Amino acid sequence: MHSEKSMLFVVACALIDADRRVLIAQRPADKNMGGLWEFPGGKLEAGESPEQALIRELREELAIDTQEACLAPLTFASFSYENFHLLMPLYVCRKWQGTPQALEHQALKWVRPQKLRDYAMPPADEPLIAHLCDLL
Ligand SMILES: Nc1nc2c([nH]c(=O)n2[C@@H]2O[C@H](COP(=O)(O)OP(=O)(O)OP(=O)(O)O)[C@@H](O)[C@H]2O)c(=O)[nH]1
Repeated sequence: MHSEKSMLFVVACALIDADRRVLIAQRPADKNMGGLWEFPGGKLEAGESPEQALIRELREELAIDTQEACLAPLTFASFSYENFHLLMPLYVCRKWQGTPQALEHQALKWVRPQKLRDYAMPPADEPLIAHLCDLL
């Protein structure tokens, strides 16, 4: 059946540290899906490639710098929310400069992939966890 839902394209990143832990970030309480834990990232701005958008988002949200060569595509989420359909590639990144800080989130947490299910995440993210467990 034809759907009138708009497609929302969001890029996200699993930062991986030397202990094979993944960084998740808690959404602000006053936002849509507030309090849930997500992978850093966001929407593309006009003219940006997905990788450029992710590098910008990581700088804005976490105050870290990385390069395109350090972003490896892992999988993607495709999920129908009530008002839009989310298409969200998930990259992994193991190399960056700086220490992640929660500039736009309530909190940050380094978590072993097998423990990600202990954290409430947006429903679109749930299928991504198995891919991270396989990788790590
Ligand atoms: N960054 C990120 N967004 C996600 C994830 N999972 C998921 O469903 N989303 C959804 O994708 C959209 C991301 O948009 P965003 O981060 O640029 O914007 P936002 O909702 O925080 O608010 P904004 O529009 O004020 O910037 C939100 O609807 C968010 O709920 C995830 O793991 N990471």
